[in-house]
Amino acid sequence: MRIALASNPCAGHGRHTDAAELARVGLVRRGHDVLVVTADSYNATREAATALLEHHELDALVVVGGDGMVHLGLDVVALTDIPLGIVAVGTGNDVARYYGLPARDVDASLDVIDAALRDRHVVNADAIHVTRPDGTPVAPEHEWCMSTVSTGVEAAVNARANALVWPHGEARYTVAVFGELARLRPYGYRVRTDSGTWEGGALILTAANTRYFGGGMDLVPDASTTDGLLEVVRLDPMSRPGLLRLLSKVFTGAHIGHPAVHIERTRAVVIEALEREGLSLPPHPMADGEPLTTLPLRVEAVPSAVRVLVPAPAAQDADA
Ligand SMILES: Nc1ncnc2c1ncn2[C@@H]1O[C@H](COP(=O)(O)OP(=O)(O)OP(=O)(O)O)[C@@H](O)[C@H]1O
Repeated sequence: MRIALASNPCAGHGRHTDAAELARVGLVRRGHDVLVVTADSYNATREAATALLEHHELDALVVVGGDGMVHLGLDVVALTDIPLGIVAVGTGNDVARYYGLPARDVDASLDVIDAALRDRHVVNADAIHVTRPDGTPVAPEHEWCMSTVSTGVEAAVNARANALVWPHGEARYTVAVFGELARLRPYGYRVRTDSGTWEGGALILTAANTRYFGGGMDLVPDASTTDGLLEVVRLDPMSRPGLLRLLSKVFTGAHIGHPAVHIERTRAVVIEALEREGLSLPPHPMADGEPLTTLPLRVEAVPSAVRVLVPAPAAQDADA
């Protein structure tokens, strides 16, 4: 089969620079014809991959990197029939975690992709589409998101984690949490979902399509990419010790049921900043761990927007 291979040499803070070449060699060894996309920035990679898809008949796009590369790959193949394969060698790898895909193991990832292509193990997955509230497009490189659009302290933590040079791996999110605690304050929002409008102060406000965030936090255990819905998670303002206690439960999903945690299912949500005394303006939103654009935003679940190559059903714990 003919496969486009797009990689990010910066993923996992450059600790997997040989992953792209390993993936190319591994796909060729498995009998595939590989077209390699290499560029020195996110946008250049995205544009090169898009151009490749326009000019070649392809059986799949395989991305090598972290959740940011999945974000990029989704942007390229959204609303097409070309399936997306994931070789997860990033820092958080939350999309791979959701689909039960290997992480930081190129060969195991290629085995899954190869078998999925041959035996059609594909999830017709929902994706998140982002616009301004009136439907005006945002920057094309962030029009589609796979996992989450976050707009609260979790977005600030994500941005801080991206900027840290140490530690590597999931632990960087934990370090970033402590960095953000010192500045903790409630943010003001107006949130419009399918069931009505809410406004007030919150610490966390995320629209999720998949369940994990920040390198394994089980933020929305019931999130599904095949229900046509987003789960909007909102956390009421609370003290620093209270937040720390709650966050210690997020990795196992034990925060669900806490009275300060609100989760609402909706097809679309409009999030605006609310100016009110005692409430701060929300931080810069993040999408799949990448900086998005400023509020206000409308985010919507688009059913079956992308075909994701996944493990055989018996080996999976997601919703194939
Ligand atoms: N050539 C490139 N192609 C794609 N992205 C690039 C490139 N060079 C730098 N980047 C940047 O690398 C950053 C990290 O990307 P990626 O998400 O793949 O890895 P990660 O952050 O280590 O993993 P995770 O998102 O799972 O935590 C992104 O913000 C992206 O903009």
